[in-house]
Amino acid sequence: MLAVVPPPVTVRVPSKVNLHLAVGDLRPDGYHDLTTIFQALSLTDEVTVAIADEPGVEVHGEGADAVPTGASNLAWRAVQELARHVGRDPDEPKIRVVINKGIPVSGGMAGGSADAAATLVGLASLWRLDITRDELAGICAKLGSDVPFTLYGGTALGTGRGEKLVPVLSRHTYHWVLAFDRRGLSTPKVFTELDRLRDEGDPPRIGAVEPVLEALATGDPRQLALLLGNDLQAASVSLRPGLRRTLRAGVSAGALAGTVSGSGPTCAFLCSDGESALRVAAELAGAGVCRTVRVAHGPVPGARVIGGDETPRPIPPQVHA
Ligand SMILES: C[C@](O)(CO)[C@H](O)COP(=O)(O)OP(=O)(O)OC[C@H]1O[C@@H](n2ccc(N)nc2=O)[C@H](O)[C@@H]1O
Ligand SMILES: Nc1ncnc2c1ncn2[C@@H]1O[C@H](COP(=O)(O)OP(=O)(O)OP(=O)(O)O)[C@@H](O)[C@H]1O
Repeated sequence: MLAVVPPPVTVRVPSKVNLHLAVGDLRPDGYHDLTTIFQALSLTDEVTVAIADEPGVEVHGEGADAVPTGASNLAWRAVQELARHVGRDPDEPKIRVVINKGIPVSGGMAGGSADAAATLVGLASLWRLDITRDELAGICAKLGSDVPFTLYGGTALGTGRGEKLVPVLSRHTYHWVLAFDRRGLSTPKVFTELDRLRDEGDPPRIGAVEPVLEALATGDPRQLALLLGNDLQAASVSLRPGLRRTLRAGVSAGALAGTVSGSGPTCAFLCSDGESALRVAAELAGAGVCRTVRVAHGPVPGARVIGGDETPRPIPPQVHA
């Protein structure tokens, strides 16, 4: 009798911006305690998982050349971790993962993390696993600090390494402009640079998180704009001084405020509405301060299977500069 092979499953997964990112001191395990507010943005990756005789990872789209396709790809680590969790052989998963990237690589927007979360959701469906989101979140946390948030999406308060999440009431759709830099920044290097800056002097730390939660509850982007803050910004700007110009250019173009997204180097600009975001994006693109400009909105849902009337984005051809 022929075994029926289940059809491939495609998952859409958001990027993130940190509206508030307070970084504590270096812990003995090499991580820093964080108090952060994540917002999931409509700039997404799409990940398709399929049963295949030729297992492995394929990467297409934004920055694909810089992404490993072997065992160090976070999506492949997710395949192995889930296989282990459900008692399958982690070294023989007959799975092919095709990643269609929209999220910039090493951009501070949780791109690799998003692919890992999407892979877990896709495989849970492909393997017809009886597994809850919370159980998947436990596996996400083993893969990286940002992975659990990209599973849940929305707006959330993160503590611990960033993996302990509580949903946050957010009443409004916020409109963003994102400026991608020409090269990425390594997350561990940015944390190390912050430790160095703190050893040398005492760079100012951002304020308390409560006012940001209050601003989110009112839904007024102007109020939120006044409170955007990121302790890692000084470190990313120290490593990439050109970001100062980008941040200034976004505000001059009419954004309410700008911030470095997570560990950078992507700069995220909060705008008053969708039309304003389009105007800011056009002006910023003309300013020559960054590689690519995109508009996005948030909050959006976390990793979810695309089905029915939602067709996957076509895989763009590889373009080599
Ligand atoms: C900067 C943020 O994007 C903010 O959301 C995250 O904190 C980074 O999350 P991530 O990329 O998933 O990071 P992980 O893969 O967990 O860790 C990569 C490295 O970043 C540093 N790291 C990360 C998270 C954290 N709370 N403290 C850290 O010091 C550590 O050097 C760690 O070895
Ligand atoms: N699926 C993946 N997509 C992108 N990068 C990946 C992936 N798997 C492994 N990597 C590697 O992980 C590193 C970080 O890439 P990523 O795009 O996740 O950075 P990031 O968005 O700055 O992360 P974060 O915001 O979570 O700190 C890069 O060196 C990249 O080569």
